[in-house]
Amino acid sequence: MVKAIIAPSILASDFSKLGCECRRMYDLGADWLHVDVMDGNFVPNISLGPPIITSLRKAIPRTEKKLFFDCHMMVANPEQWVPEIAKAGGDQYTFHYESTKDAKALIQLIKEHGMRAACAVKPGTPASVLFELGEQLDMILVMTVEPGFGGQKFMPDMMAKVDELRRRFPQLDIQVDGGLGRETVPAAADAGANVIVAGTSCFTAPEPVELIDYMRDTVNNSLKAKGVHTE
Ligand SMILES: O=C(CO)[C@H](O)[C@H](O)COP(=O)(O)O
Repeated sequence: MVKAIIAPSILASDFSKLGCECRRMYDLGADWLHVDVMDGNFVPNISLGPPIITSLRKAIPRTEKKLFFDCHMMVANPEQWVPEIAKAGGDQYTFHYESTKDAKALIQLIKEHGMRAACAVKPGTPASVLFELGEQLDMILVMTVEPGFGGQKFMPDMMAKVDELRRRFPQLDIQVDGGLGRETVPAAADAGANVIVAGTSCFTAPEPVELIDYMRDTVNNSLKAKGVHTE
């Protein structure tokens, strides 16, 4: 079932209080937590990895509300980290199409480790590379900035890719990531995105609850208008 999913990117949090920041977003109504894992090779930045996910999983137990770690793997060798992310408590493993030689085998490996499998494309990669993978995937991520850093400007020309993918895969989760907030979510929702990653906008909002609710309502209204089933 396709519905709005709001996933604050913890890259925009205060890392000195990471557990509290994650719990705050979750308590304020986030559906998922988007965890940006960067290795300094695929992107020119280093962030965090499996030991921190393990600690966060312990700090925010599954019993309170189903905590979902949406792990965006901006790494040069995505095959390498599947077992460790699964062991750390990752729920979804998003690899970049550009960083693997065998996407189908990687999807299978991710699923064998009990996680949802997702594939991301950078702004310069066409949507067509995902056509033959869509049936095996749980989610597609269309990057709306160059991966590596938070706080960048949303790229509206990526919406043509979202639209094309939504038409082809009406029941698939389609995520957008980069520069999403009050001003840009309507375009993403119109194009058919249902999973919104929002880092800077959520973590700096004076009223994050209001922003999260606005983004969720905007997406669900667009999905209904498109005739895509929602709850
Ligand atoms: O994947 C990312 C960076 O590669 C981040 O998730 C993304 O940029 C979100 O940040 P913001 O909402 O601050 O733009």
